[in-house]
Amino acid sequence: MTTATTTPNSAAKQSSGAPVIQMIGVSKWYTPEFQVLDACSTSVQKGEVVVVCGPSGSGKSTLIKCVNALEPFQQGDIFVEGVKVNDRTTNLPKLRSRIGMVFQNFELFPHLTIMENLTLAQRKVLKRGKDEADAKARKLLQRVGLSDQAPKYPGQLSGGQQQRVAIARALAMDPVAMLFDEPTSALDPEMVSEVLDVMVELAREGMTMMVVTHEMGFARKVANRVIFMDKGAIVEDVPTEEFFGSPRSERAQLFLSKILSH
Ligand SMILES: Nc1ncnc2c1ncn2[C@@H]1O[C@H](COP(=O)(O)OP(=O)(O)OP(=O)(O)O)[C@@H](O)[C@H]1O
Repeated sequence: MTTATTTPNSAAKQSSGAPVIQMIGVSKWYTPEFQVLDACSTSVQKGEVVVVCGPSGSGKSTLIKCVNALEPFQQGDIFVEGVKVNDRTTNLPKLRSRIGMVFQNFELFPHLTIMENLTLAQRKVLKRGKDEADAKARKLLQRVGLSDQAPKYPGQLSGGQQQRVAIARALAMDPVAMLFDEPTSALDPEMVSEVLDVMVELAREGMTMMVVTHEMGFARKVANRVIFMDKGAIVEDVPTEEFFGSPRSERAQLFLSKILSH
């Protein structure tokens, strides 16, 4: 792993044109009485890293799961590279292969080896041949520092190693963007940095990322923007410097002081 410098990636600043991800007025109800997302709008440009934070239950996970249609929503629109997510004709497997997703609990297939975890979707969805899929998997395992783990099963790896495999598995699909849903919150403290290092490197290389996290050090280091959610709404969507400089909402200020005092 290369050591990260301390300036946010500049790829986004150079980008122009259509956003990779665009959300327009997205509202979602889990039940008629419970609205979880309230008219959320934002967009993520190519190469941008956007951190999504906010109190527990504010809708962060739900918001990013809507992007790759893991959660349906009732109002508004989401476009990924101009393709409407919430359209009945959208090819969902294809869409999901374009957007890598990394979950809190890794979600690796426990009965498959690490190598098989990395090659299954490449072969089934992208129709890559065995040699090509294996070569891609090996290259990515090397990149996340796990070359020697290929024949093992997920249960034989530490949490930090499993999460790095999960990131490699998502990258194997050559995604246009990566979504991370609290990728370090299930890890023992000593394993957090090995996963964050991989994410920092990815950000530096210009990957478009939406990251739900409470890791404010990560946000400061690589995020171009911070979104703060509260009660299902996006109440802050500002450049990182501005967020840490003077959060405008009282709740964001309270959240920050709580998180940073831990
Ligand atoms: N499938 C579901 N059915 C009903 N309610 C749900 C469902 N999933 C989540 N919720 C509720 O929706 C709200 C938002 O959940 P979500 O997981 O999106 O929040 P979050 O901001 O990511 O929270 P956390 O930081 O605790 O993970 C919470 O009140 C949660 O209990």
